[in-house]
Amino acid sequence: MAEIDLEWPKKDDRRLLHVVYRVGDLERTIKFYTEALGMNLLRQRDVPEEKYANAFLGFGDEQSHFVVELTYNYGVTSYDVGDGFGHFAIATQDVYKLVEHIRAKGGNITREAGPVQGGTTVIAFVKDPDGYTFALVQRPIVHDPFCQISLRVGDLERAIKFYEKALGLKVVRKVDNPENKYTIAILGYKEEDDATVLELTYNYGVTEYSKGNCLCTDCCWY
Ligand SMILES: C[C@@H](O)C(=O)SC[C@H](NC(=O)CC[C@H](N)C(=O)O)C(=O)NCC(=O)O
Ligand SMILES: [Zn+2]
Repeated sequence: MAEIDLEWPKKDDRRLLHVVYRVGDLERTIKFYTEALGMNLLRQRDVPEEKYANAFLGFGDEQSHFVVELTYNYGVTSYDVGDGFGHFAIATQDVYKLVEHIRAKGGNITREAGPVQGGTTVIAFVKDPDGYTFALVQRPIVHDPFCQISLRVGDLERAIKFYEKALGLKVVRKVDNPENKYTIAILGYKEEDDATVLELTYNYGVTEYSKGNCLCTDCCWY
C-alpha cells in the first residue's frame, strides 16, 4: 500500500475560496451587493437546462479575493436562512459612514453602528434582501474586505476538530465571553488580517441549530 504523505497538507498553500448560497431574486441581490455593499459583479451565468442561474461577486478578482456564489433556482423566491448561519463580515474603515450609505440605498440596518457588546470594535449589522446578515466591522485597510464567515455550532471543540483535521484550518483566536454566554473560535489558513476566516460561535447550552438554506463554504487551494 502506498505510503501516505502526512507532511503534504502542512505544506499545501490553501485559502477559503467562496461561499455558495441560494437567493430568491438574483438581480435584486446583485443590485444590493454592488450598490450598497460595494462588491463587484465578477461573473454571471444562466443554466436553463437545469433551471438555475448563478452569479459571483466579491471585492476583487477571484484569484486573490474571497467571493460569494449566489444561486437562483427558477421559480424559488425565498429560503429559510436558518439560525445556524450567523453572519458574513465586511471590514471597513468607517462603519458609521457605510451604515448611512447602505441606509440611503434602502438597506435594512438591524443593529446600529457602535462598539461591540463587551468590547471596543465598532460594528453594525445589515440584512440583505433574503435575510442573510452582514456584520460591518471597523478595521484598518485590509487586503480583502470580505473578512469573515460566521456560523453557530452546537459543540465548539467538535467543530474545531473537524475544521482542523478535515480542512487543515488553524485556530487563530479563541475568545470566551461569559457575560454574554458565548465562546467564539476564529479559524483560518492565515492570520485574520491576511485572509478571510471562519468564525464559529458557541452559545452556552445550545447544542443544535436549524440548517436552513444549508450554507456551504468551499475551501480550495491553489
Ligand atoms: C464583530 C463580528 O464579527 C461579530 O462576531 S459580532 C460579536 C457578537 N457575537 C455574539 O454575540 C455571538 C453570540 C450571539 N448570541 C449569536 O449567536 O450571534 C455580537 O453579535 N454582538 C452583538 C452586539 O450588539 O455587539
Ligand atoms: Zn463575527
